[in-house]
Amino acid sequence: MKYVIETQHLYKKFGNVTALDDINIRIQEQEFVAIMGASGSGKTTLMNILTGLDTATEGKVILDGVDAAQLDEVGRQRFRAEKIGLVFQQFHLIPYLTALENVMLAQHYHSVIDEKAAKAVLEQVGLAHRIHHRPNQLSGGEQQRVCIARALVNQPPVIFADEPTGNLDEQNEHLVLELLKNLNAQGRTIVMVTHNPELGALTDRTIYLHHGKFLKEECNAK
Ligand SMILES: Nc1ncnc2c1ncn2[C@@H]1O[C@H](COP(=O)(O)OP(=O)(O)OP(=O)(O)O)[C@@H](O)[C@H]1O
Repeated sequence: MKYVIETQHLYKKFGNVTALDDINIRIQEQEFVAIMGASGSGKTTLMNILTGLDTATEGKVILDGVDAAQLDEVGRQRFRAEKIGLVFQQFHLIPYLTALENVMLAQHYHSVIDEKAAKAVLEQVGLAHRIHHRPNQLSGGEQQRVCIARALVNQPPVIFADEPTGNLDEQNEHLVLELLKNLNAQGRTIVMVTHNPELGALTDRTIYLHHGKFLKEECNAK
């Protein structure tokens, strides 16, 4: 069995708050996993450590067989850029760039720009007709789809999404989830934080956190 993400005795402390308390999880290649739990249970903290946006107080994260903490800063950034795509609740699009330019900016930071490939991912998320629009000319659902295109454009094997539908209405929520499911069906591993049990149930497996601890996990019916 190949695990693409593995945590070993992960702890995160903020002063005297233990946000993560001995988390040991394994996520298989091509799995779609939801992380759920009450507010303050440690979901975002876990996501931030898995993606390298924050560091653990103790313990390890092994991503695709590699403990990125052992790499130097440049190696770590390169490794993450190759392996991970990120989607957030807040879209974090550059307001004065078009959808296409926002996606091409991610290519620029990664390696070289390739307009054809950027257009292809925007097409993949159903936005072929909106590529020259700026974020304020797009609906919330469309903006989140640009973010997914941006996360996808460098072809990372793993996508992390923290409350990706938190700012969307129900219709767009389902659209974005369908899109993530399609990407998963095409072979990507997806880890998604959500508050919504209905969305969680559409993934392969739900991991529940409670006060920073692993509470339980459930395999979801197909
Ligand atoms: N930078 C920080 N400094 C101090 N405490 C923090 C910090 N970030 C998170 N915490 C604390 O760690 C705990 C876990 O927070 P976290 O944001 O991971 O929870 P969450 O499950 O994502 O919550 P929500 O669903 O409300 O986003 C909380 O008690 C929170 O107050």
